[in-house]
Amino acid sequence: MNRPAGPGGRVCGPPVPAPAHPPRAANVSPVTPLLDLRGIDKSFGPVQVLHDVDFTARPGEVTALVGDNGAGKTTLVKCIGGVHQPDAGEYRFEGTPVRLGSPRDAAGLGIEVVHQDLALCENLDIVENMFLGRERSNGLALDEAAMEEQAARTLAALSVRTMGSVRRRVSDLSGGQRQTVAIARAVLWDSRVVVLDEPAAALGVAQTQQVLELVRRLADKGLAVVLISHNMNDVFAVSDQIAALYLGRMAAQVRTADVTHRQVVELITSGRSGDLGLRA
Ligand SMILES: Nc1ncnc2c1ncn2[C@@H]1O[C@H](COP(=O)(O)OP(=O)(O)OP(=O)(O)O)[C@@H](O)[C@H]1O
Repeated sequence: MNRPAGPGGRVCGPPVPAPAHPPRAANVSPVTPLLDLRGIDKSFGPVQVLHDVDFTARPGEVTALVGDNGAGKTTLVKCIGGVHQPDAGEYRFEGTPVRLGSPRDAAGLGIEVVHQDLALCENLDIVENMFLGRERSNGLALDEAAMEEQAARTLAALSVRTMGSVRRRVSDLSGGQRQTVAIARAVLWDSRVVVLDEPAAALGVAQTQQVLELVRRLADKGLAVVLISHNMNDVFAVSDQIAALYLGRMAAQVRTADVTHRQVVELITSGRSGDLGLRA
């Protein structure tokens, strides 16, 4: 199969142009949501999947997005990431209404989504994967030294010390290390919002712990992190807020410290929690 290659002739999926980031707002209140979605509807043909959904994500916080299978988490994330366009509602980024026509538009704002399949290329090394489709060139040739240095710096900034050489092939990495490479790739581009779809789904106990620590560090660095998870222990371990979808409606978005496991399970399974007095 012939696939388009990056400037260096690397072959693995289509190249993605480097996003042009807009100037950052200088004095935004730390409590102002970076992402603020209001009244989002999304249908596929006659089937309405999202109904009047409100969702916010703030810088410096992990917002867990929870819900049963089919609740609409992926659909909402695809709206956040510019894959789907909402049929109705408002999407504000840093307080400004935006309309994202594609994932490229989202990347241009600094919104990166790490999908469950990670989209890594087994045959390439860590540096090649982190820069895939956005390679840095030095005239006609790839600037390998600069990419290697930036990849190593990004991993070091995330306090990742268990990776070994950045020239290891992805096929030689563990599941947790692969997840780490995918996350590091997402934050390499000055990202403001990182959405992680079940980053610990296939990991053992120790690797889950490492990935959750990494998720926390991303938020502590000031990113708005959105974490999709079915695992309540992970959600309570790492999140500041929990947004619970039930049958395509936002049952509640609450501060993690204000709810119990049982209340969140109730929100997920029935769309309401008697104790919270909330109803989807
Ligand atoms: N492109 C599409 N066309 C038609 N229906 C769709 C499409 N994408 C999603 N759906 C439907 O929307 C509903 C929500 O799906 P979605 O994948 O967003 O849920 P989810 O909460 O991510 O579920 P899971 O936890 O199982 O991944 C499902 O009933 C699904 O079948």
